[in-house]
Amino acid sequence: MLAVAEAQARLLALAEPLPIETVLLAEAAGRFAASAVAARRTQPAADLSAMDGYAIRFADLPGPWRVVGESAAGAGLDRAIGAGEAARIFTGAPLPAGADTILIQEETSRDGDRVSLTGDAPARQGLFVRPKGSDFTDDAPLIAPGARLTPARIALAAIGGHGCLAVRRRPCVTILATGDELVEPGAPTAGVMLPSSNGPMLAAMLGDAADVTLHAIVRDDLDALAQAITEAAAHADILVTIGGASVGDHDLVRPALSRAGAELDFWRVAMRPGKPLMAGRLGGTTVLGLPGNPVSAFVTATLFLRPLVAHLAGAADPLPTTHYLPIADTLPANGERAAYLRARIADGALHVLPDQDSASLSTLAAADALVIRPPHAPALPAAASAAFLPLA
Ligand SMILES: Nc1nc2c(c(=O)[nH]1)N[C@H]1C(S)=C(S)[C@@H](COP(=O)(O)OP(=O)(O)OC[C@H]3O[C@@H](n4cnc5c(N)ncnc54)[C@H](O)[C@@H]3O)O[C@H]1N2
Ligand code: MOO
Repeated sequence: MLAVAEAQARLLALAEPLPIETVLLAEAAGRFAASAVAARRTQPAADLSAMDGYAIRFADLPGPWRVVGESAAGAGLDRAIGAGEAARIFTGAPLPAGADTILIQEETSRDGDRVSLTGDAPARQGLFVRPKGSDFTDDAPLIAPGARLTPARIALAAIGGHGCLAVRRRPCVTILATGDELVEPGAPTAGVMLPSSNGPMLAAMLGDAADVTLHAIVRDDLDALAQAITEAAAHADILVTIGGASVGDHDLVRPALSRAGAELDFWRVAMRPGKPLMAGRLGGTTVLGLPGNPVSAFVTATLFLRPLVAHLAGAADPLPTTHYLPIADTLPANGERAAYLRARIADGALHVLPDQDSASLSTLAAADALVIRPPHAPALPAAASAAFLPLA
């Protein structure tokens, strides 16, 4: 059995990031910068006031001053401030030449063209002035290649003078659930039939990171499965199968992949849940076979599917980030497989939930975190720091 990190590395090595396209900023959310983004302007473009008030020379304190004009955002004042002079100024407006400090209007009183200090004087020269280029200067690096385009980075690109950005094409992912016991979500469940909960769960986990197609459920029939895999792979960058990954007589995904001509790279990873995970290539498509147990599918999608999608989309760091918090109660020593335990975060600690059955969706839905227990980890005493993945 492969270690989790080794299996992740092998999976990501199966496929290259997708071709580059240019998208409007409004469509860039959640994607990754395909190249470095540099500033096309200086921000602020001039010394600006950070407050509504009066622009003065610090040397003229404590005033009073004669107001000689006004500077508003987007306009400015076409003359310099001399000794004893002030300009009425508003937030975001350019500082007139000669002025160096802002008096906020709450600390002043105005009488005609005369303004005097009635409250606290500015404590230093330059107070409430945003100097030119204090955010960034022209040509400064703003976004590193492979960085996720978060709302803040999209704003940074916009203020840096960009209307669109180079990103990788969004991966097309087809999700194909297999099993004679499955019906589509919402359909009647006669006898021992059950709804395919994994399809909508995985689609939700990918969100807008991928163009997701949910394939119709495929029966446990080798020919039907091989044919469905062949057809689905022709239209997908990533084909995800669910179920049929283990060793039972009805676990047909491996033989069906082989019949379809896929090359399997690995099968079985030293993790719990999620052991029967498999990955390979079929033509230009990366195939990821997830185990059918709902929690196994969730955990393997967290550790493998989402990183694979991010890798194809050009992420520099596609793997999930590990966080740390104290554990509320002692955890026993772990076995040979890395364990991912559903836990709640309360009072700044991780509370591992009692039912860790890999079919228990109610425990999964109650969890905020997956506590990571490395292979052969010794017992962890209460209050010790534990690694976890937060669940969104
Ligand atoms: N003798 C062994 N039996 C099993 C082993 C093993 O090593 N030896 N591994 C176990 C592990 S670990 C897992 S995980 C499961 C994986 O099984 P499969 O991937 O073959 O999945 P199925 O057998 O098709 O289904 C398992 C379980 O999940 C339910 N399921 C399947 N698809 C869905 C879906 N789309 N939505 C909701 N639920 C689904 C299915 O009904 C089964 O209950 O194998 C163990 N067995
Ligand atoms: O490892 Mo399976 O994934 O027991 O649930």
